[in-house]
Amino acid sequence: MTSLTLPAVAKLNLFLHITGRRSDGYHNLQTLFQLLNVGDQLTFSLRQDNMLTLDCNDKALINNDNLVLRAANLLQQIAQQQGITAGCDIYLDKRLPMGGGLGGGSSDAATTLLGLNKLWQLKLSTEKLAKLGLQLGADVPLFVYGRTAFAEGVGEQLTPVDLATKLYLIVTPDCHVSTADIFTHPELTRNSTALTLDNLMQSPWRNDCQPLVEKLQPIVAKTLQWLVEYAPSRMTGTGASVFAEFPDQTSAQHALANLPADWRGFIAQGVNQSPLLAALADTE
Ligand SMILES: C[C@@](CO)(OP(=O)(O)O)[C@H](O)COP(=O)(O)OP(=O)(O)OC[C@H]1O[C@@H](n2ccc(N)nc2=O)[C@H](O)[C@@H]1O
Ligand SMILES: Nc1ncnc2c1ncn2[C@@H]1O[C@H](COP(=O)(O)OP(=O)(O)O)[C@@H](O)[C@H]1O
Repeated sequence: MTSLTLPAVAKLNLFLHITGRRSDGYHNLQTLFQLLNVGDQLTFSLRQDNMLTLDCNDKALINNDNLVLRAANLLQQIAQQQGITAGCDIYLDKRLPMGGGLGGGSSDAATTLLGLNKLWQLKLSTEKLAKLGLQLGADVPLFVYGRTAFAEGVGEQLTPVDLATKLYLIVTPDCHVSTADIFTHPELTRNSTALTLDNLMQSPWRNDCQPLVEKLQPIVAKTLQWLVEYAPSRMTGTGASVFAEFPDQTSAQHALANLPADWRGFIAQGVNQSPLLAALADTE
């Protein structure tokens, strides 16, 4: 095999409850990660030398801080310890809004770890790849395992759950929310009562970051006010994207058609298993 094309799907946080702050400043949280069927796409082309290159439809993303290159570098160090010398030309087709709480960068990193593990025939376990991924971001293990899941800790303790798959309209307001700024803000709710797996589905769901982000970025509150007229709506992650859950295509399309002209939105279906797992299995 000399080349591989794989998806890197988005996620929603159907709820996000912050249950405490750790001594290292990170926060313990509980969240329900819903994987979606929409995302970026990556193509990996094997190189015999040890060069790693990145090309992308968004030229601003071609730099060494890109999580794709960071993931590739991390994995290449392990490959070299195994005596394997190989490189890769990587093309990232960026389709997801960035910095919007949809996890696109983390998902790109996970797809890179899994894709290069296959292309370089490293045979690393999913557990090992998830551990490596956690060094790159709290959401990377979710995308490595590729299962819709209830998560605890900083988001790395994952319990897969099968949810009724719904349609979502996702709208990304034109503003920037820094994850670090939200987690260091004095007004953030940090004392939510922990749920258990048993009472997960019965308990009311919220996003503890949402009131703060609505206050700091009024455009987020305005977008939610618009969306909630169509269906129950919430913010994902630390924002700024918001989503509404619809029972069918027709009602989701109706809301999308009425989206103000200068707003960005798309429809996606919830999936219990990432299309990445099926795409990788197809290469066996
Ligand atoms: C909170 C979530 C929920 O999905 O938000 P989104 O990024 O999706 O919006 C994620 O876990 C975020 O993951 P990620 O964006 O990878 O965050 P990281 O790079 O690991 O951390 C960025 C910064 O956020 C803070 N942080 C992050 C996660 C966490 N559980 N507690 C924290 O306090 C830390 O200050 C850290 O320096
Ligand atoms: N491959 C990538 N795709 C998107 N963003 C990336 C990537 N690599 C690094 N980044 C950086 O990570 C930030 C957060 O990206 P993203 O995962 O899209 O958002 P979020 O963590 O809010 O879900 C971006 O603003 C960008 O600076």
